[in-house]
Amino acid sequence: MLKYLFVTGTDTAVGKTVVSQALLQHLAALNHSAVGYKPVATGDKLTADGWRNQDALLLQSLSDPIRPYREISPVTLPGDMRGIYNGEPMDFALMSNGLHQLSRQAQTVIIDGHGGWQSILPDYRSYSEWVVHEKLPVVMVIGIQTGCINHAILTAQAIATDGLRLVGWVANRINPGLAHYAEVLEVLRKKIPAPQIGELPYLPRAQQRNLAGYVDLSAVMALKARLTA
Ligand SMILES: Nc1ncnc2c1ncn2[C@@H]1O[C@H](COP(=O)(O)OP(=O)(O)OP(=O)(O)O)[C@@H](O)[C@H]1O
Ligand SMILES: C[C@H](N)[C@H](N)CCCCCC(=O)O
Ligand SMILES: [Mg+2]
Repeated sequence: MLKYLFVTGTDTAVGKTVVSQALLQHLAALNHSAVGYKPVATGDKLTADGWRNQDALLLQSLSDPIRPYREISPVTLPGDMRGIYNGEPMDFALMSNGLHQLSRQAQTVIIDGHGGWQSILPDYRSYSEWVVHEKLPVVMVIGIQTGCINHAILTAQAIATDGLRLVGWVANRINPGLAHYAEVLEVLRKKIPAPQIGELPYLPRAQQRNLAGYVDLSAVMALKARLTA
């Protein structure tokens, strides 16, 4: 059973949350209960109930079962990121307790990352240190743009160096004007040591409602079944 998937990306704004949405919708289409989790978020909307992060609100709306916001997003940083690198200890136990609590509510937890693999948290630790602590399987989102091959290979190498398993990657066409898109995908298929489990075309916001068909976790589930057999 696929209990957890951590979604990292080649950078911030490459489509981690869009792909997390696709994964949640794909699992829902398989009648598989799945919840989204954003352990670290930047507050980008102040509401009467406090700061909210758009990613976390989206993940909450796509979760089955629906869980309270505080369970979906336990740690919120300042939205403009000013002053976040202040040495304040990050509560990895809180992040982990939240993960384990959600795993009791649904078959799968899709964990939406923050920035890229080596993004630094307020206490100067890498976010990846928590992912390593939880030994999470990783999906990498590659925002297809000039320079992404380097970022993708470096991210895959860092995940391997950290002793974690990259179970798949998703090509996300964030730059519709990239002339050599097909060639970049061909190179990535040769160089990234994990199966491609999805491909998203450039989609205007209005077409980003149901993304289930753009990802396929069957290869990941088959791998998981082999590993736990
Ligand atoms: N395939 C796509 N087609 C069109 N727009 C896209 C696509 N993928 C992502 N976007 C847009 O790019 C922006 C960044 O996407 P998203 O928020 O998923 O990135 P992210 O990696 O989660 O960013 P962050 O690091 O801030 O969490 C969003 O406005 C999203 O709608
Ligand atoms: C606020 C922004 N939109 C993202 N949600 C967070 C980006 C974290 C980047 C951290 C880093 O610079 O490595
Ligand atoms: Mg996001």
